[in-house]
Amino acid sequence: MITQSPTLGPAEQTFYIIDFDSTFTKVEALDVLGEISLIGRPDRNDVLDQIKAITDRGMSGEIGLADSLALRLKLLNAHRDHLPALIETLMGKISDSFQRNQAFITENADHIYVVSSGFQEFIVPIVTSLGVKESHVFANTFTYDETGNIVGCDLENPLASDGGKVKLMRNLNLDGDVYVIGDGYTDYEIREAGLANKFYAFTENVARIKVMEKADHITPSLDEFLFDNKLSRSQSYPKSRIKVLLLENVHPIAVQLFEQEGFNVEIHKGALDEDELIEAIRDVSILGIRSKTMVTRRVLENANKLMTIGAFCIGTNQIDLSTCTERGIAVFNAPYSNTRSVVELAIGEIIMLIRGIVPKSNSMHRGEWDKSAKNSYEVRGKKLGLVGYGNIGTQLSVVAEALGMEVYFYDAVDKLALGNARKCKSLDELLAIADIISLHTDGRKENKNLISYREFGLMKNGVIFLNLSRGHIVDIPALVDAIERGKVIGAGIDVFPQEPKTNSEEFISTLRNLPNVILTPHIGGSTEEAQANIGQFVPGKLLEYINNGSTYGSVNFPELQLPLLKDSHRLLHIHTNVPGILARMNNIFASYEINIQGQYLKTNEQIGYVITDIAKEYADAVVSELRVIDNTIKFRLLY
Ligand SMILES: NC(=O)c1ccc[n+]([C@@H]2O[C@H](COP(=O)([O-])OP(=O)(O)OC[C@H]3O[C@@H](n4cnc5c(N)ncnc54)[C@H](O)[C@@H]3O)[C@@H](O)[C@H]2O)c1
Ligand SMILES: O=C(O)CC[C@@H](O)C(=O)O
Repeated sequence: MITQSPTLGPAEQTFYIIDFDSTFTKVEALDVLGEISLIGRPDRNDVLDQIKAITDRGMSGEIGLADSLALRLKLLNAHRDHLPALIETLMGKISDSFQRNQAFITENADHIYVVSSGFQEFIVPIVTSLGVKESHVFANTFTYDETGNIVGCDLENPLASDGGKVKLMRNLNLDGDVYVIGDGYTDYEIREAGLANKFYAFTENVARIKVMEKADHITPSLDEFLFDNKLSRSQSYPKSRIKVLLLENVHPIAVQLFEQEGFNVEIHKGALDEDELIEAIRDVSILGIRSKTMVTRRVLENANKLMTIGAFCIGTNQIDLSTCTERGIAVFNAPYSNTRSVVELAIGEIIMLIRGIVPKSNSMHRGEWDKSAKNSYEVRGKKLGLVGYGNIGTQLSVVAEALGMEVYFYDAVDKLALGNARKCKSLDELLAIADIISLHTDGRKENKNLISYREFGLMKNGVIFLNLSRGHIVDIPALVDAIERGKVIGAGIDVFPQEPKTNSEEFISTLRNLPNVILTPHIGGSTEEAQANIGQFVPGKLLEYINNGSTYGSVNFPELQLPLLKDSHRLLHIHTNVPGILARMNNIFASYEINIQGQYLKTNEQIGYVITDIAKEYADAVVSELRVIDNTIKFRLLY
């Protein structure tokens, strides 16, 4: 059997009746007209609020349409000259799912009608820009006085009266199935009058409970409507059905990016503990976290729909990467979006600590004036020892040299020394040389207590010590002991083995109240700039993976940067890395005489990832056979 291509047209004689305000566009056009026409009026905001309230009462069926129109037109005080600006604004406010599905509109133009109680003057240019026929637009028209002021609407038009959409639909007398898509009560009235087979309450822009209660279906986007009716659409699976869970207060840009694409997004300010996460993750496909949410094997075993995880930070030690890979879940992070922020904080703290600024500032707050140079030094000429010479270590190396410091580093792997930095052969060598030690290793398990009693013992007396990497890398009792003995005379600690889950939990630590110790709540990477960068970067990676299959930049998947999908279907197959899978896939393609338009394979130790682009028409059985190849972990189809 040949797959019914989603680009085929609708069943014959099915008509789609689409509302304009808050459905075809994201806004109510008369509200926008008010924002334009009332510019300069001192009572503008009050009047706009009144207009909005009238709109809402009308849309939820509390007042009749004729009254609602008359009241709003009076308050608007609008003129013909305001219309070009209104049209320009509305052009930028077409609902995202309508923009995405222009192909559906153009392919079905003979069957699509826009029926609105709004006005032809602004509706026609907007809807025809996406392919609706002008002759299929039914709406009111303004009336003007001799100087061009909008004074009312043509009362002969059935749409100007209560029950107007019903009257119009009776006049249209469409012969076939009729589906109505809209956000307002007047759209439901068409169905109530028996003039439509189904009413879809459209909630992408506004969700009106009274209307939703009456609907045959609630459609959070046009994609959902098209999917439900097996119509030509831009998304193989409606994104409104794909749940995104974003934890730990990720930047609002990220939320916006997912919402714009039509995903069903849920956000939480704090982290969730293991049991809470297990509960929350069951129907989640995309998870976004920062450093505090532990994504354990137990969590992953309960995450049957999970396709990808975004760490909105650098560290990924909070995620069980190996289990993710085993279960075909691609993980992405933001490897350098907050690097500079950490470096700047480290530099600032080194200067504060070596000058003893914190105790001096605290004394001043108690009214004590202690002007002295004792134990206060310049950083110039001091030896800075960096443990871990990755993105942050190297960037700090460059900035510290610019301040005249001598930089030494030790990294577990051989690294190119930047500028005049000197490489140490061992951690012990570095610890013995440095006046200031700053940790910048990653958080792998083996690094637990990398710095403990023995290591503090190797350091110079009076060393300055910083940890802005991961809490478990330092043995805290050993650090407290070193501070109390004066081995460490200043410390800057940003990360802790146990950190509060939310801002309302108390921070409990033996590091509290020690002298010349700067404690910060894991904010090395928390600057507006870094968070905004991360908020853009990580969703970009997750969306590329979901929309296109690309894994470039993934921390656990074989990396593939794929071309955009054009005129073909893309089959994405993730399998355990055992010999012969590609051959088996290609045997299936060959047996169904499928023309492969592109094929990409990459493996790592655990898994293989094969992407095959094929022509749009093929037997359903191909997909079923690919799904059941032995060792398949996940399979999905994109078009
Ligand atoms: N405080 C914060 O808010 C904040 C912000 C960003 C990053 N971080 C943390 O900072 C650390 C460094 O980040 P990055 O982007 O530079 O990471 P990176 O992966 O670029 O660099 C880490 C380096 O540490 C080295 N390394 C690992 N274990 C080592 C060991 N035992 N001895 C010596 N070298 C070792 C690695 O070889 C690598 O070169 C990470 O732990 C990250 O999670 C913290
Ligand atoms: O913002 C966070 O929660 C973590 C920041 C930092 O530790 C990182 O790994 O990037």
